[in-house]
Amino acid sequence: MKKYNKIFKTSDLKEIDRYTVEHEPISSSLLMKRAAEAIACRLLKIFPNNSIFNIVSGVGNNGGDGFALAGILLEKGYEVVVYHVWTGACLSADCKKYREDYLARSGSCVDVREISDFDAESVEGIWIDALFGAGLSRPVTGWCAGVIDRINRSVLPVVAVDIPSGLLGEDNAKNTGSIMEADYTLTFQFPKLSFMFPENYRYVGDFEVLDIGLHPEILRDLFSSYFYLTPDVLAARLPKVGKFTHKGEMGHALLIAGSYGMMGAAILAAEGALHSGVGLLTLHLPRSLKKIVHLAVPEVLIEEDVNENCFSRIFDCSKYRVVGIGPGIGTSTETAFGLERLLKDWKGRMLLDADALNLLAADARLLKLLPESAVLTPHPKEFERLAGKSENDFDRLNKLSIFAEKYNVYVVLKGAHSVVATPEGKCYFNMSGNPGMAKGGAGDVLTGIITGLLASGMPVPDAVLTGVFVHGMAGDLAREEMGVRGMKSGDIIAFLGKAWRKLETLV
Ligand SMILES: NC(=O)C1=CN([C@@H]2O[C@H](COP(=O)(O)OP(=O)(O)OC[C@H]3O[C@@H](n4cnc5c(N)ncnc54)[C@H](O)[C@@H]3O)[C@@H](O)[C@H]2O)[C@@H](O)CC1
Ligand SMILES: Nc1ncnc2c1ncn2[C@@H]1O[C@H](COP(=O)(O)OP(=O)(O)O)[C@@H](O)[C@H]1O
Ligand SMILES: [K+]
Repeated sequence: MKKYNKIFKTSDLKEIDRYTVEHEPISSSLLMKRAAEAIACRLLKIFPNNSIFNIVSGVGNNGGDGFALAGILLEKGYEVVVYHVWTGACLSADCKKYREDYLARSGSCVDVREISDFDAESVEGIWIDALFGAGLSRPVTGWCAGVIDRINRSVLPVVAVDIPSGLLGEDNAKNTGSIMEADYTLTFQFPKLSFMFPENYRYVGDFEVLDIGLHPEILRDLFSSYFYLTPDVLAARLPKVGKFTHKGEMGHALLIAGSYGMMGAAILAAEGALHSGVGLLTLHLPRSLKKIVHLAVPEVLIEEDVNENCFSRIFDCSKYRVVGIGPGIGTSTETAFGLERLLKDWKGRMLLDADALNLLAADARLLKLLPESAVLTPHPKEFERLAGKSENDFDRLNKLSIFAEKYNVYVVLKGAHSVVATPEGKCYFNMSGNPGMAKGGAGDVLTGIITGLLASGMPVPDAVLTGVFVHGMAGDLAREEMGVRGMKSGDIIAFLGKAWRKLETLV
């Protein structure tokens, strides 16, 4: 079975590097060249019309990447200037080698030994930031910080090599040093954990992961509790739907959604489930509101609540493989009572979203009733209600992990890189999706998708991870056609079929 890709700590890079050089017929300097070639290739695609590259190199291997890149660009006929910032007295061996190679080819190089040597104002073209990489061990202060500050004041685009200089790879929250504000970051082999946090977007910009062929054995064997989702792995884990499959095997899901004034949530969630392989879907609806839904979604079976306007009670869940509850249910006392009864009676697969989470947060006793491996899908505000305030994004991630372990549940913290925390203490970051999905109703669709997948019998973690990824993938396809502003949450549903098709054809 294909394994999920890991996010390592930046401090692990040295070991990965060492293992690769030892077990592959490749030297560290050739590995650096490979990395620089990968950067050059992407750079020239992102900026096809740029002809001047200003590379700011440090003294470590990140600086070495800068010099190796400079050599490649020079050879291709571009105008290149390297600003060699002497952040320390000693050059790494590979930095020294590529500096010498570059100078031997008469490459233009400005040695910056103090801030007055660095004039950022008269520069044209783009900046390449190869000052500090994964070896950064403390915040950048002193005159080197001045170099970063001057580039940050420049209007030219900045592309960071591996990681924006000054940014710490994991917990950056208390970093008071200077940090490069890159427009793009081209990072090697795996995204760094700090890239996942909204508060670091101003430094990282849009990032891409470049495969530089580090040794697969060390990537497999080295421990990490952080992972990121890629379509190839998810596609390989999709269960096959056999020729003789019938709707009973694809599972019967119950969705409890909607209340007076919020029936759209029920429709969006139902559509999400219906487009994600569920065999049969029953919607449990307030009595007076069922008609609207039945007309909008004829494929669903409808079960009436005794209450006219909101969810209040379920009498029998035994025929369902999963119960999804929350979108648009409101937080009335009748609904709170209904949720409590449900949690006391139902010990099977369960997903809780939106108001179901708000009700859990309002009455901590309910948390103890959650069935094993339940799935919770809060956005950051809902998570704050459940687990308390977080000091910063890194702290929130820790809280998330602790919460998932404590209550033995899967928690999807939704956002640009939604993160799925598991009861075993692992965290998986999503890589699909876009700001066009930052619209009311997008979360309801996700609830439907994951509920549908849980009904079809997929293992809980695979159902959650696949659901999160395919939701973003459908959003990306919608954006391609309609743009970030033009798309609405219903368009995620409209493109779900195409997203599934795309994923299935990767198998
Ligand atoms: N295995 C890999 O992933 C590969 C890594 N490569 C590059 O190697 C980089 C890591 O190289 P290094 O470990 O040499 O690290 P850096 O290039 O980040 O340099 C670290 C140097 O800066 C010093 N330093 C750290 N924090 C400082 C601060 N705040 N102020 C002043 N000096 C400070 C350190 O003592 C060290 O001398 C990666 O980011 C990447 O760019 C590539 O060459 C290709 C292969
Ligand atoms: N900037 C973004 N990039 C990618 N995905 C996003 C972005 N903003 C929101 N989303 C996704 O859209 C969904 C929004 O869910 P939620 O906040 O619950 O909205 P609602 O309650 O209105 O349905 C989540 O799945 C989230 O991951
Ligand atoms: K850098």
